[in-house]
Order: sequence, then structure tokens, then C-alpha cells
Amino acid sequence: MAEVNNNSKKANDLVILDEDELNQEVQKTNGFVPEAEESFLYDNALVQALSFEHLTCFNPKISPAQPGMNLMVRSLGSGDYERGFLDLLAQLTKVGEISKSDFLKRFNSMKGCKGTYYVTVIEDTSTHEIIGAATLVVEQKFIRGCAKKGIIEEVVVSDRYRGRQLGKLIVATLIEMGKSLGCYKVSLNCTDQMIKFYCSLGFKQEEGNANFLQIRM
Ligand SMILES: CC(=O)SCCNC(=O)CCNC(=O)[C@H](O)C(C)(C)COP(=O)(O)OP(=O)(O)OC[C@H]1O[C@@H](n2cnc3c(N)ncnc32)[C@H](O)[C@@H]1OP(=O)(O)O
Repeated sequence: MAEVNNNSKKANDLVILDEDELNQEVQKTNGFVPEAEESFLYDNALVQALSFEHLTCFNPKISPAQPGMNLMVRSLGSGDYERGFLDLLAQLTKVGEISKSDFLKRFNSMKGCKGTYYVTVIEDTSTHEIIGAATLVVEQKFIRGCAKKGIIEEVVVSDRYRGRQLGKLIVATLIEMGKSLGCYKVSLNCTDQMIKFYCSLGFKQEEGNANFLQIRM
């Protein structure tokens, strides 16, 4: 549900739209959503509540609530298209041509899968640029008494901000988020070169179970 300003009525009239109506409004405006109406993929209170007190891998200490001057760790927002979120992802892999309308359709579809997609970003609040991102996907299972498993994907820090612990910060944020959401484990796959980085955050290669297989379509 979202509140939008309905200009055909009085200027301050607000109406509540369901998901389909919101998508129609987005199409009418070619994807543009005024900043005042920004919505977030998940509740930002979840990030702010995470404690990093027990973590020893940060020197100096930083946390999602205190990531450093002019930085903010939060959920992906509907306005992050303009803040360079996709340009940042392009530093990780191919992104392709994505219009604002495409972005918002995918954003709303993810938001509709409540409790599944936790795309998390770091914003430089002095420039309003997205300079770090990573995704936690929470997979629901039948095994282990209907358990939940977390998967970390698409970890990237802007090349202008690397070496400032922000990669560790965003991954540790998603690990702690997975814990607080009740995941029994969190996994990821990465290149050989990145193993040391992830092991420094507690990931382990399990003997006899460290293979990652795929078919590319
Ligand atoms: C599951 C996945 O998504 S895997 C894909 C990972 N992402 C990428 O490869 C995209 C391109 N790379 C990046 O965006 C960044 O280099 C990141 C996200 C990997 C690391 O971001 P940074 O903010 O630079 O990391 P941070 O400053 O927290 O570094 C922490 C440690 O990891 C090490 N490290 C950082 N990047 C790398 C790397 N590419 N390879 C090996 N080690 C690395 C650092 O040297 C540092 O080690 P130290 O604590 O011993 O000094």
C-alpha cells in the first residue's frame, strides 16, 4: 500500500493505493516517484537494531547504526535508481538497460514477496550516492522443521570507497540480519580470490561440500 498525492482532487488530498494501482500510477508518470513518496523494500528499523558489539573484525569499530561520517546503511529505496544503484551494480557484473519503470516494477515485485528480499545499501548522504550494496535472500524450506536459509548475493562497494571496511560492514550487516530473521545458516558463492575476505567474517569452506555447480541458460 502507498500514499500518493492525487492532483485531480485538492492539492492535499491523499489516497491509498494497492500494489496494482501503484504500478499503474508509476506507468503514467514514466516511473518517476517524488522523493516524499519514497518507499523501502523492508523496514529500516531492522538494520538500526543490529548489534555489532560482539564483532572483533572492525578496527576502528563501525556498525550499521554508526557506519562513519556521512554514511548510512539502509534498505534499498524506490528513489535509489537516481542515486546510482544500478551504476554501482555494474561494477560487479552486467546490468543491461533498465528504465526507471523496469526498476520500480522489480522493486515492487520484490517488496510483494514479504520477508524474502533484503537488498541493503550504503548511501553517502553528502552526495546522495549509493556507494555499497549487497542482498540477503531468505529462502523458506520444509526441511529442518520448515527452516529459513539466508543467501548473500551481489556484494559490491564503489571503487572510490574500497579499503574503508565497508565491504566487511555490509556483509556483516546481512549475516546479523539473517540471524535476527531466524535463518539457520547463511551461505554464498564467490571466486577463489574472495575466500579470504569472506572467511575473515566467519564463513567456512566445508570439507567435501565446497562445490558450486550451475548451468548457464
Ligand atoms: C557473494 C558475492 O557477491 S561475491 C562478489 C564480491 N564483489 C566483487 O568482487 C565486486 C568488486 N569488489 C568490491 O566491490 C570490493 O572489493 C569488495 C566488496 C569485495 C570489498 O570491499 P571493500 O570495502 O574494499 O572491503 P573492506 O575494506 O571491508 O576489506 C576487508 C578486507 O578484505 C580484503 N579485500 C577486499 N577486497 C578484496 C578482494 N577483491 N580480494 C581479496 N581480498 C579483498 C581487504 O584487503 C581487507 O583485508 P584486511 O582486513 O586484511 O585489510
